[in-house]
Amino acid sequence: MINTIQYQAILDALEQILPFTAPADVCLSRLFREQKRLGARDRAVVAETVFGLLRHLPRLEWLAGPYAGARLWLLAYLSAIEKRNLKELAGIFNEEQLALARQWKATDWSVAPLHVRAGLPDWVVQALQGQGRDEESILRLGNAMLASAPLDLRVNLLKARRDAVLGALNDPGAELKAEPTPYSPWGVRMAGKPALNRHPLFLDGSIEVQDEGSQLLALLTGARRGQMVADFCAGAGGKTLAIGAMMQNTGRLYAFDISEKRLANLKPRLARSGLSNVQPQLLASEHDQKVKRLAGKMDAVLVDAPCSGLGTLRRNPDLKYRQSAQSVAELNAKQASILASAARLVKSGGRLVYATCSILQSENQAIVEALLATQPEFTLLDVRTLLAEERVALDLDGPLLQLTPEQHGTDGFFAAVLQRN
Ligand SMILES: C[S@@+](CC[C@H](N)C(=O)[O-])C[C@H]1O[C@@H](n2cnc3c(N)ncnc32)[C@H](O)[C@@H]1O
Repeated sequence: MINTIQYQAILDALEQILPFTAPADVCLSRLFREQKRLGARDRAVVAETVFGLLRHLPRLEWLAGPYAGARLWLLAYLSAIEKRNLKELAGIFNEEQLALARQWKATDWSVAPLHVRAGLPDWVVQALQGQGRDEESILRLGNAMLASAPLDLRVNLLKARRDAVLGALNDPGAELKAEPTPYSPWGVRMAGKPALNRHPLFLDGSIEVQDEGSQLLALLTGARRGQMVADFCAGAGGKTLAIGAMMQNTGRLYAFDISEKRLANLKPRLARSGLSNVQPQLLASEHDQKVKRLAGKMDAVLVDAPCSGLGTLRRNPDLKYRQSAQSVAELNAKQASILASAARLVKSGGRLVYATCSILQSENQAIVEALLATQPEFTLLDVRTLLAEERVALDLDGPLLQLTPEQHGTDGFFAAVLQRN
């Protein structure tokens, strides 16, 4: 049951989010800071409803019209998707609106176009069809992307063992439930979404929040003690921290990025992690002199490229509207340029890992194929062999890592591993 305070806050939030000029989670945090009268329960209802609506927006647009606006889309969401009792809605919607809700409740989705049934933008469905996905597989992927993502943690092996962390988290007094993730040797999956940012294991750096798929991308660098490694698009360092722990805090790990703000966010995480082998370095661009000076010196380079993020729709459903075919084309040019530049860092025999959280081949295979075509000194390694070496049992169809929520329970990720001969 949504009360009038929550209802008004939902509409306020949608008003800020629906122009899609800023990420939905940023808009929502700002609203919660401004509207102090909202308690924890109100905030939970508002966030759940707003994110639910954003997940299903392609369906709501089809039902209520592309310009229906926040109020009618909310009504369509509550009636057609959530199947709320109309009596419950009577307090907040008028008679005319309730008549629409009655119709929408009985929607026959089978007559809707594929992209509506899949809950995806039409241009994404067209791209997926272009890369050989049939209707059934698009529906499976789209529907898996409509769920909310689980909360995964990575255990920092410098500070704790996974079984000890599981034991502490599952302590009956703690009211938490945790289990090992199926693939990552460091992963823990929580039941529900408990806030862990004040948990002693978080504060002492034993755990970090990180999707299991992200952990596997770091694992593919094969980083070892004493090596020279670069995380080329380190951002706030999710994968940097995992790689640093793989190197057991020895050797040297460069964390490059062009965003000062993101690198600043890496600092407190580094402090908690206990790592002292990481060197954050701000780049002006992928062609920065700092990169040139390190040419041919790295045992491994990870390029976790800026991408559409379409693999993370469970967490960021607004990306369906914040990305477009044109923005992806612009990203493709950037991705190719970053990969070509980062490739120069790799020494003979060293590894180059190209990764994204996208499900589009234009951001994934196409970028890797272009590099292989222009730089024949690189060859593609088989990810299945590399994962087996790390004792990760994961069924894959080919030499590339492609993770999807419907198959693996992770976000959508891609990785290819190349070696300089
Ligand atoms: C997918 S995010 C990285 C996420 C990060 N690796 C993690 O695990 O938390 C991509 C990053 O690439 C950075 N980036 C964008 N253009 C870049 C460039 N030309 N050179 C290096 N980094 C770049 C962005 O600032 C962003 O932090």
